[in-house]
Amino acid sequence: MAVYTEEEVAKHSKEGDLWCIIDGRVYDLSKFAGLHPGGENVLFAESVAGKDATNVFYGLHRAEVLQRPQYARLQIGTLQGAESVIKVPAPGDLSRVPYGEPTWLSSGFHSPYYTDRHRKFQTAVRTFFEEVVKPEAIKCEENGKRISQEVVDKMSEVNMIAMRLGPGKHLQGRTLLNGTVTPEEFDYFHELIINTELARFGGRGFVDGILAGAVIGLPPVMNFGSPELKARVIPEVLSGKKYLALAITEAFAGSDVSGLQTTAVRDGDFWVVTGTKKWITNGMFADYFTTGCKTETGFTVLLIERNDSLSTKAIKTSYSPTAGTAYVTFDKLRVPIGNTLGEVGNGMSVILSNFNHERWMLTCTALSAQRVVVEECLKWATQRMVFGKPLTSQAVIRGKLAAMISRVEAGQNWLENVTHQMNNMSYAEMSSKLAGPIGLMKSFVAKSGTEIANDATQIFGGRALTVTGMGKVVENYKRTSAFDQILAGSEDVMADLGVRQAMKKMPSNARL
Ligand code: HEM
Repeated sequence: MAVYTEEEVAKHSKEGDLWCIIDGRVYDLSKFAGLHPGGENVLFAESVAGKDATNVFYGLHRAEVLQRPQYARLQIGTLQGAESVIKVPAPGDLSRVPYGEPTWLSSGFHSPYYTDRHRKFQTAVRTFFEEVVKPEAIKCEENGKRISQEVVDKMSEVNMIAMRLGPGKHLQGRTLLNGTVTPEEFDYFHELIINTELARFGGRGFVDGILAGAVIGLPPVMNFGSPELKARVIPEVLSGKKYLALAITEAFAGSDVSGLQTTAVRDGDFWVVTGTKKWITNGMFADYFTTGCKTETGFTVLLIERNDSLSTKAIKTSYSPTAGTAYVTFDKLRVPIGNTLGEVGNGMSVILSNFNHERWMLTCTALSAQRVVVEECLKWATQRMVFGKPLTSQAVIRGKLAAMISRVEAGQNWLENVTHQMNNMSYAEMSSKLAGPIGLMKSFVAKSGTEIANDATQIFGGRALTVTGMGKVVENYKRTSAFDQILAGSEDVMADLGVRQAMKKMPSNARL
């Protein structure tokens, strides 16, 4: 690339011949000026045309703008004697912003939970997500389309879909992320790492669009399906050839599962299912639905395959349609008896056994998104100048940052402690001991999310109200943080569950 002096650049400062300098690089904006989303005339300002526009540029654009190929090619050279100082992280890089990473990934800090193998795995997962999934996440979040088969195939090639289901038998014999971790050593911290990395792209709809339905809907098949059903369905879903959704909630009943109205009536070797389901994540593109039904002797869970008697209609939610949220209708749909999951009438225990893992997963992704918001705020408050000083010079802004950081760090430490328990408890112990703590933790992290969203919105001001531009991550988070409050059990119900579980365990002879 050519090297120019400041004097040479200064000669190009008029319509049809317009250059400027941004971060030691020289850009020719002559043809682009008329197409500039911020208007043409701002580029002819005396402080911009033919000058070093670095500060004004970064005050108005995210660094990623200059990485987009259509804008990167406007660069014609570099400035003599100048070096590019603004660093955009390469795929796999760790953030250098304080609190941009949990302590275990921060230089000079220690953790009792993670080994160097976890660190190696984290680097591989981040690189994979940033190279393969992030471009898709940005596209899908914007255009609302479902995740492409091409990206799903790439995820299944490295067994990412299988790893999202956590440690267990389903990993046996698989090569995980090119051998970065063995099936035997894969633990809940590996899964936590995956959940953390996939929630870093600033789009809540895509976090669910990246096959969350299978993560919450396949375990009942794995744990309660017949051997034939498992042999057929599990490989199809883990290889990304078929999609699966969990279909429990209805317009009639949400967290109060006992109020469900979808019925399954026995007819010979079939169930005949009639009813509707609402808010079904990935339902728009699911081939299978793990469905809660009312049967004669109680609640029963069936694996229902999409056919002509099943229809799905998109529900417009406040996050991106890439999540595939659906209203599902079963119209006298015939389901083979062999698709029953667990015992007839014992569906409640099938569903309950799933909840801890789902709530834990949601806590992981919620916290990760919150950490990204904290990083956005730290960067913005440092670079944004108001009345000649950075935003961080205001005590009220520092107070907000302190509160945000504290909430994320508190949540992270709690999550890591619970994850450590999961690694060291049997399934039965997890069920009896962790439902309460996980409920309380999810409730706390969701509530923190609302507070973080509010503080971040104040810090970003008007920028937090636009879907594109500087505040787009904060805007998305503010608009969608309620999903973390509601999905997998609403905030207040979770808090109450935690306390009720504690009360059950209160010793009868405890006195002040
Ligand atoms: C290589 C040079 C530039 C490129 C590729 C570029 C590109 C863009 C893009 C894509 C946007 C839409 C918002 C976004 O996606 O962030 C935008 C908005 C804008 N740009 Fe530029 N721009 C350049 C230089 C400049 C410069 C030097 C100025 C200096 C005044 C400027 C002022 C603005 C303004 C005022 C907006 C509207 C911001 C808003 O709505 O908040 N741009 N630009």
